[in-house]
Amino acid sequence: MERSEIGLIGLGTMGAALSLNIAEKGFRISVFNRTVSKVDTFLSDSGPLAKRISPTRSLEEFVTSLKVPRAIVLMVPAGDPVDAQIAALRPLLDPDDLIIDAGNANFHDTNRRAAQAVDDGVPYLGIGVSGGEDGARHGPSIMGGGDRAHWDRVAHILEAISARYEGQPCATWMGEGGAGHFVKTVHNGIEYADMQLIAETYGVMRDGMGMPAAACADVFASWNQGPLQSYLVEIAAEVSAATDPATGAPMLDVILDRAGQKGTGRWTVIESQQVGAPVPVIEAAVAARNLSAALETRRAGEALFGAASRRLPDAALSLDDLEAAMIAGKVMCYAQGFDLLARTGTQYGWTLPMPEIAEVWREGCIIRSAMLNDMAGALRTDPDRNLLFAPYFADLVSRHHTALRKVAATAATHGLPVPALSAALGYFDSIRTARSTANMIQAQRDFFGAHGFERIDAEGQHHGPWGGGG
Ligand SMILES: NC(=O)C1=CN([C@@H]2O[C@H](COP(=O)(O)OP(=O)(O)OC[C@H]3O[C@@H](n4cnc5c(N)ncnc54)[C@H](OP(=O)(O)O)[C@@H]3O)[C@@H](O)[C@H]2O)C=CC1
Ligand SMILES: O=C(CO)[C@H](O)[C@H](O)COP(=O)(O)O
Repeated sequence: MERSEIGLIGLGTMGAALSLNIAEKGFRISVFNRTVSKVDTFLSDSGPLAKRISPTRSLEEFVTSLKVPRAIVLMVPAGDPVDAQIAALRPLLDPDDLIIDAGNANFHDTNRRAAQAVDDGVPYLGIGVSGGEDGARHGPSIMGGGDRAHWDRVAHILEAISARYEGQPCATWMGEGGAGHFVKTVHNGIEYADMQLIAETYGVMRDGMGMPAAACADVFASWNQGPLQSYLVEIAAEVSAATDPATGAPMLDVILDRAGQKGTGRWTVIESQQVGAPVPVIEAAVAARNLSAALETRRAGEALFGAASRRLPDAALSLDDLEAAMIAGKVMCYAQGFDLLARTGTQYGWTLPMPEIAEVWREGCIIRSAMLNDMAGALRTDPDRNLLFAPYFADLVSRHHTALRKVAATAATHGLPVPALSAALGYFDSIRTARSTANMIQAQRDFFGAHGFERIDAEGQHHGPWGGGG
């Protein structure tokens, strides 16, 4: 049988879609899955693409079916399954066979695996793939990491299957080791925040303005024609318009308000704390997911304290206010995400390609949006500048922060929780406060720990007249 150019292990949601995409682009692919029966199901569902797919039923058969040097994509859950799969594969491989982890790995794991691969003298790549099932099937955004020469070996396949923005493939090498998975992690952190901002504006419309889901759908659809044009706003309109086949009720109204998560948002926040690059909008989004999961606590809280009125007086807020607040919140969130990317790179010895990151997110991925093209432009002009200070975004925020304040304040007055919008406002107000209140913190640190402080009128470290060390 003809040997395959590439192999893939893990025919779940992403792996199956990615395999079909690879086959559709003209590459012969071998596939294997832990539950072997799924290989046959996958093949029989592959239609005409089956002619380019080699089904295999053991790891040995899988490895033998590949052209050498081999290239093998893993699409299995992050963590132990990846280590176990690598351990099972390596003894069957030749030294120059390439393993590519395309799942949502923690980039620290990828750094470790890449270092181990260097020690063992074997090739290894960690690539972030975004776009969900549809993206994997028809064109995801791909963020590569690992040795550049190993990336170059498979770049022609990854570029062929990736999304395109004005003809340019959305597949880019980000740097050594875990760089690709780190960029994907921050992508997901931003994704959490984007989704939380959308959920909060939905909450203001639903609970504050008494709007039914169908009316929210119309609003999201109209926002998707303007500066907020994005995949997530587009699907917010779609899910708001959907009807539950079982009850005939709006689909959103029958979905439990408890959101799942797999860890990438949390990893983004942890890393931001490690490098001291604050991402408060993303933090608020991760915390909100955690609070969403604490359903029993929230029910007990409502029983104990009573529900807030939440309903806004007529004309307290307009839909234009909400749209403007979302625009400001979104800029703040992306400014934080890109700032984290810029600052973390140096920590790990990467020179992350800032404009290219924005470019690779313009198509295929979950956070794709019109604004990312402007972000790419701003980062191309100055990759190190916080996006808030880029003229285009400074102007956007200048025109919209009043609405952000109005929405956050009005929501607070009426007990509507908007933690991400509020975090965006707090970030904005902090960024534009030249003299903050950290002088109080420094005074207290010096009081109880003799940590010293700088003065506004003299160089060096100083102590206060309180004795210190108490
Ligand atoms: N779903 C999404 O939108 C996206 C997911 N990802 C990432 O892609 C990866 C795969 O996700 P997804 O396709 O959604 O997951 P699924 O749960 O749909 O599929 C998981 C696949 O991994 C296999 N698998 C599970 N555990 C093991 C193991 N211990 N050893 C070997 N194989 C195993 C499963 O095999 P079996 O059939 O035997 O259970 C199955 O083929 C994850 O890292 C995920 O975070 C990335 C981007 C988007
Ligand atoms: O990577 C993705 C999208 O970009 C995956 O869908 C991921 O599972 C989303 O994260 P979470 O499950 O934590 O919401």
